[in-house]
Amino acid sequence: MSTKPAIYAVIPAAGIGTRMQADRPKQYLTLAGKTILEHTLNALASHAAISEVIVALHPDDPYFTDLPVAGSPWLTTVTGGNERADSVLNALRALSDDSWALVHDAARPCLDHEDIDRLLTVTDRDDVAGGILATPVRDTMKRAHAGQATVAHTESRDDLWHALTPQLFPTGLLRQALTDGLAAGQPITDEASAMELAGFEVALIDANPANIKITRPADLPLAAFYLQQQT
Ligand SMILES: Nc1ccn([C@@H]2O[C@H](COP(=O)(O)OP(=O)(O)OP(=O)(O)O)[C@@H](O)[C@H]2O)c(=O)n1
Ligand SMILES: C[C@](O)(CO)[C@H](O)COP(=O)(O)O
Repeated sequence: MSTKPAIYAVIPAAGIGTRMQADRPKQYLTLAGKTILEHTLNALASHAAISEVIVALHPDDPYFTDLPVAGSPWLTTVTGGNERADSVLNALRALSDDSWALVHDAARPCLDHEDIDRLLTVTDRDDVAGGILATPVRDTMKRAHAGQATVAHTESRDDLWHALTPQLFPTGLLRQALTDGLAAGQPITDEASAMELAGFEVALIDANPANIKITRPADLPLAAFYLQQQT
């Protein structure tokens, strides 16, 4: 009888939230009674398939240890890096090769269990190495003239998707792909970018658009609304 490999949640939470322009990194802003990071941790830790959660924190983070969740037995912290990909790689170094890493932005607190369930189906597929949550592009897409706010042309939106997180891959493959991609100086803005560069097939799993990334102040009331809908 074969046993299922362990699934570890990896949360890059070492960003400083430049675009949010708040008095602290956005993952420590409070929404619906909890910090954004606590909502994210709860969404992952409460899922039965996830064994443990690894959080990458900024080296000078003064906030995390004050959270009630700090010190939980299912939680490990590591030090993050200069870019998101460096933070993820530091967390992956704490995991065994034969596990799966489910990487999810701290800044996406509105994740629901149905989406995690749909993503986990990729572990049973032979046609892909892993997969990501994503939403099909809905608006008309414009390509601007380089560095300008004028339209060069309209791009076809056929087969265009927004990449969300979580993104789920075998830990050993993802660690190697990120290491190689970073060493080659490639832009690695998500885990799938590294896996694509390494030649792997990645599944797109149609996701709930409520799983927004909180980036700018205008995203906060929308995320608060989605969190209230979940309760
Ligand atoms: N060196 C970094 C940079 C980002 N992140 C994390 O990656 C996720 C997505 O990044 P983003 O939304 O860009 O967050 P920030 O980098 O904090 O925001 P900004 O780009 O506006 O500074 C966030 O959970 C952020 O904490 C990280 O762990 N390590
Ligand atoms: C990983 C990601 O959430 C996919 O949409 C996104 O790329 C991370 O945000 P960033 O602003 O690119 O760091």
